[in-house]
Amino acid sequence: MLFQSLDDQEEVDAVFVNAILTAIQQRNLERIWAKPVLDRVGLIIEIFNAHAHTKEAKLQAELAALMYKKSRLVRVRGTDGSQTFGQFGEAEVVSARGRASSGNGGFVGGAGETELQLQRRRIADRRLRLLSQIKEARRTRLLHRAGRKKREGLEGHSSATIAVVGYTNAGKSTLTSALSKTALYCNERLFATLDPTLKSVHLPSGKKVLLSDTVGFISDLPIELVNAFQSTLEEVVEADLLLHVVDSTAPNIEEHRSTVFHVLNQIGVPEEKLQNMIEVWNKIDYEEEEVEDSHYLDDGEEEEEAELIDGLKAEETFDESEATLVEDEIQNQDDDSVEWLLSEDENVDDIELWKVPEVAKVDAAQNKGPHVRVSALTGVGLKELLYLIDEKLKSETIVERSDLQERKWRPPRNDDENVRLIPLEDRV
Ligand SMILES: Nc1nc2c(ncn2[C@@H]2O[C@H](COP(=O)(O)OP(=O)(O)OP(=O)(O)O)[C@@H](O)[C@H]2O)c(=O)[nH]1
Ligand SMILES: [Mg+2]
Repeated sequence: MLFQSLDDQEEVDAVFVNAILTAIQQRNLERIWAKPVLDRVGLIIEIFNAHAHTKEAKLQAELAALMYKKSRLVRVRGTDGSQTFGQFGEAEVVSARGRASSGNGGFVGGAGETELQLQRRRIADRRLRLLSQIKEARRTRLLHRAGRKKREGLEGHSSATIAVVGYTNAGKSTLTSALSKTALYCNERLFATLDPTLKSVHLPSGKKVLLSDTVGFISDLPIELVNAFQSTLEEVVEADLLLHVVDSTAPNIEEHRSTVFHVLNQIGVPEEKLQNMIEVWNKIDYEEEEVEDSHYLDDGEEEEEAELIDGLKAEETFDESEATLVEDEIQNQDDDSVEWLLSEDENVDDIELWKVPEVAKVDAAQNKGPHVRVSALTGVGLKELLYLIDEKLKSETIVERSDLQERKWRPPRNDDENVRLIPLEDRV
């Protein structure tokens, strides 16, 4: 269906399908099209990998890839034999059962099964190793954080932390950067930010806060993938206040909002913190213009698929140095890293997707924004946003001081409800 609209199939290097494919679907499509097929999760993992900069993020991205590939039948081999996809090599489809039967004429057992067990063990070993490395990297980060808090304590002040969350491409980095007047890494590419980045900002009250830019969320992610980033998302759970940046130009804004709420619920953000979250509608400067590039992965129309494939190609040529880095990374992996990955079952099609929490947690409808409308690009509304942050934090100050040891967020006291927020229009 897709190829019929393309003049020359030869020019297609790989096919991206904007859905989550089962292992069998992916294999069948690759057979029919004779091209590597990448599904939504596969693509996201590729992007995660390319954009991970710190050691912790790289480890987390590798873990996510490992967990995803564990559920795949497809083994992917680079030109040099290393595990990869697309740009460095080509995908080869192997079924453990198929191999066993082609070798022995039988259905089960034999060499195929033994190799499968070996692969499973390798994956399990690698996973444990990654988990322990992630734990170590996390420990280092926590030590740094504790050191920072201690220094601040000695200096007689402690900064509240604010995590900037939102769907991918909402403008979190641009907003964080605009607020802190520091050039963070902003980019049109999806998931430009994988590492939490702390920037200090002075509020109108003079109070200093730390803004933490975080990884973008996206809908329909397998739970394992987000679990792999748990450590990064920890910044979000522990923040004193959350800013939810929403791209007000996104066609499916409600879906983006609810995805963000689901993710926040899922990673254990306390309900009170969700209720207190500031919803910032960004890109208000962007009105009449046509959306030229498709940044969104959730519209399933064919022409968008074609655009995304273009994007995939562009990604290959876009930043060769980054690609080389990733390749080096892969080549430098230990020998027992995941070179051949096979799933244990051909019928794996039960990837666990985000589930709407059964308990009535705070959802997108309960916390209906926008609380403030801004343009991170032109600076409109930023002043109002800073005032709003100041107000929100003021109502929590007493709680925060009395609870320094535990460093857990507590709901504002009843008295605080009487603290009236100054209407935005009166503030300027
Ligand atoms: N018109 C307009 N574009 C904006 C605004 N804020 C951000 N953008 C653009 O939106 C794109 C994404 O911005 P980022 O700040 O990288 O988005 P992000 O939410 O950090 O994305 P990830 O880190 O990838 O999840 C970039 O092309 C920005 O220039 C805005 O206020 N107006
Ligand atoms: Mg970003």
